[in-house]
Amino acid sequence: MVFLKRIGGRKSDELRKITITRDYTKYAEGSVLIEMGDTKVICTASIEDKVPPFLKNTGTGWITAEYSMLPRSTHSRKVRESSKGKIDGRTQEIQRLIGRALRSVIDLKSLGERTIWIDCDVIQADGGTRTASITGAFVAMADAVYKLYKDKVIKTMPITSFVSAVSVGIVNGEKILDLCYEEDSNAQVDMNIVMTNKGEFVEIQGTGEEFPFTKEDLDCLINLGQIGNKNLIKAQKEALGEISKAILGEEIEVVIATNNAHKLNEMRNMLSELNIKVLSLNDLGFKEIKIEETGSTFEENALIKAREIMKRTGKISIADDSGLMVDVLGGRPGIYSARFAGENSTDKQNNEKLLKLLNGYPLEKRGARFVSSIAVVFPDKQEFTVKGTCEGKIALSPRGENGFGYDPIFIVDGYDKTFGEIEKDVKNRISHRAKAMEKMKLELEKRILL
Ligand SMILES: O=c1nc[nH]c2c1ncn2[C@H]1C[C@H](O)[C@@H](COP(=O)(O)OP(=O)(O)OP(=O)(O)O)O1
Ligand SMILES: [Mg+2]
Repeated sequence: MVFLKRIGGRKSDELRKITITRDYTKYAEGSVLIEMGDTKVICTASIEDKVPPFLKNTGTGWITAEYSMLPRSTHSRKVRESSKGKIDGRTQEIQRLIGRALRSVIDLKSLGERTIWIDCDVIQADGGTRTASITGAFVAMADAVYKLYKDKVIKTMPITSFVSAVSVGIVNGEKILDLCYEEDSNAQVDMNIVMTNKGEFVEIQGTGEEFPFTKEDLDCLINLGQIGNKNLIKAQKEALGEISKAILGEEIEVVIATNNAHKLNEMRNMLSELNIKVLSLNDLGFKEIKIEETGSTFEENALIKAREIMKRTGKISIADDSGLMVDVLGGRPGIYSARFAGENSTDKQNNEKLLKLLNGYPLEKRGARFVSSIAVVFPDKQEFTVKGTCEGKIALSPRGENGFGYDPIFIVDGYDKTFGEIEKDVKNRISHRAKAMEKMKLELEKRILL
């Protein structure tokens, strides 16, 4: 057997470099550029609110695909099919294959009476354009369908599995994965394998171009196809990030990284209208996790807490670091608010210490603000922080039973009441934490399309 060195020095079971860029163009509901080595395909998914005649009034949706190659996607210019006035057999076959592959992983009933148009346009061809089209089109379709779900146009996510496709073949007697053009044109056996994330097969197209092949050859090629598709689906999941869970109908979970039950309640409350599952450390079996707040700002401390909890739970982690800044104390107690009267001090001790320090100051000199920094850390280590503040004054003595911490001695601007006296729903609309959480939700939405 002649062992050929593969182009680019790839191993026989190695894919080319995969790049999946979402939101590649601006108008389509789903738009993806997929690059498999030098093969580049733009895949878009467009939603139309009608179905072909044979599905009218059935409540069932449809997915259809078109495929084409740009004139200079190939070595020499290929005449546009539109100029020829008809599409050739190869194009016909490929677009049907793409349509079948995508329809196999979607429940058309829950899609409702609408059509998803998939357009795959090859801008550069170096082998495997139909398989790259399927892999890219799935991501575009997932984005488009998720938008319908997010906009509450459909009630459930209709996608049942991921689907991807890869070519395998026998070249110079060697079985290889993901053939580039040159390998493909020398192949004795050429096969396209379409699979789901559950390891099921959707389609296998295989031809002994020059020689017949054996059952052993076939098994070996299928194994290569499994390896390839597994890695392609991994790339699709990475490209889709957190929304890949929602696409599969799995709930997005976040954990609130705090030991403070009051904070937890407030944050749960503020997240309640989002379509996510909010977990506490307790829910995950963690009791009193001690995390040293060694940062010198609220942001740093919030990040320290969120990073640590993400590391331990593997889930999207949200932490708040907050405190009270009093003007005449130069911003103290600030990040030391929880330990103002010493390590493990109680809220009551902290309040007493603060009132003592402000003894003799009239109300107009007791200006203060609450600050909350919220950090979010994702399993892929992406992270961000946001901040909210709430202006007020320190009361002359504690008032009210609501809330926690410094609430009984904080008179919030615009009200004659302390946070201890104010209704919890009002505090949760106007507080520092409420403001930070509003910003946080906007950022979160950008990343996980809630
Ligand atoms: O809305 C509030 N109403 C009253 N007091 C508040 C508020 N927000 C923060 N605070 C005070 C409480 C604590 O003295 C310090 C936060 O310290 P901070 O380290 O962020 O929280 P923590 O130790 O209670 O819980 P954890 O770190 O586990 O999230 O600021
Ligand atoms: Mg703390």
